[in-house]
Amino acid sequence: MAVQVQLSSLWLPSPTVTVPFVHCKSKTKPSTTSLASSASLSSSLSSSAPIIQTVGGKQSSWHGGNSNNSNGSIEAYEEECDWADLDADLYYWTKSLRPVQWYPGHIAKTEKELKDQLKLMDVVIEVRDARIPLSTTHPLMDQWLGNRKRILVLNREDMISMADRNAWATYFAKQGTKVIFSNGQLGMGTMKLSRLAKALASDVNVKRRSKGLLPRAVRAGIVGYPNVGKSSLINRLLKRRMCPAAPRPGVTRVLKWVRFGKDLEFLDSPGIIPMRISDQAAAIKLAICDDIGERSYDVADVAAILVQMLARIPTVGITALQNRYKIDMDGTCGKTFVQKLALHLFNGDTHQAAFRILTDFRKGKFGWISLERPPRLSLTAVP
Ligand SMILES: Nc1nc2c(ncn2[C@@H]2O[C@H](COP(=O)(O)OP(=O)(O)OP(=O)(O)O)[C@@H](O)[C@H]2O)c(=O)[nH]1
Repeated sequence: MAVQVQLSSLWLPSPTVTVPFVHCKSKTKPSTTSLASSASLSSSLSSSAPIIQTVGGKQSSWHGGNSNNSNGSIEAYEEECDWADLDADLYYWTKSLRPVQWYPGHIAKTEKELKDQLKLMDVVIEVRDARIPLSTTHPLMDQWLGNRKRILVLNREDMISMADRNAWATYFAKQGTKVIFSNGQLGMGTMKLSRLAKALASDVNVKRRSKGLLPRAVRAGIVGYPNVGKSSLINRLLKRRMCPAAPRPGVTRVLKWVRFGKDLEFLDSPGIIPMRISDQAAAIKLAICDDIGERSYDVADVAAILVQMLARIPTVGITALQNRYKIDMDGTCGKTFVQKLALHLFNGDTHQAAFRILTDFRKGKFGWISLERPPRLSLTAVP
């Protein structure tokens, strides 16, 4: 894939820096990005924010989450490289970890049923988590849907920045994909969604009338990964709590039809996730965003990786992490940071410390941050 070609030139150890920005366990992994050595890092901490150096001594060119650099400028290009750089590092950080896999019984049970029901749909609404739209793309969805009419919803729009939103809107517009940004908690985007579903499926009743049949309600199936907000969207639209929704994955366990007015019906479905997640970087992002069952991952490992990611995201950075928890991030290892936080606040309980970091991220304590940016369209196949 072209992105790999682009990255391969970056997978070089820094000629000048020896402390890699990687997960602590692995000492041999290559890293695309490294920090100043521990000594220079700690001395720089006392005076100013630490400087993240990228391969070849190039300064980090991140521009922050509020910039909108999808304009083809050098800055935009460099920012894209930084995201690709982080993705590459994430890949190596996750390699040494126990694989994250989650396929509870109710998903296995309802997956087949859902596939059968999808054949009856006039339109399918695929909901993804706006923070990680790529990692919440089911690899078999295209195969299941064929050329069925489809609407893509990026839910949790309140949890990303305007720059993130614009970047994804541009990305999907370039592909001609209809995308709606929504907020399942407050209901934003739901009316637009119902209008679009009806409009896309309007030919159903035209065909029925031409055959002398009575019109029927349009059938819209709502599908997507666990905890992305499918049930909440339906509840908001109906202004009633018709479908179970709660802040944890795997709450919806059975398929359920609900009626919206006289001409639209929704199918709420349990979150569906692949039986085997081959992309472990995606699996870690699912864990960070609470889109996968907590039993499937080690909270301390996931928090450590989140720390390393946040340290690299310019709107957060090392300084914000240090300020929030009042501990130094000496060295560059997320695991050490979690352990220090455990000693500092939780009597050495690493699990609690890790959980605090994850919860803070999920509550937006570091700002609303997307963990993915669109890949370059010309380089990467679109999922
Ligand atoms: N901040 C925010 N929270 C949301 C949004 N949409 C849903 N939520 C919350 O996310 C949690 C999960 O929502 P659900 O509607 O249960 O998600 P689901 O996709 O049906 O989950 P499964 O049952 O696992 O399939 C709930 O606590 C919702 O209140 C949103 O747009 N923004």
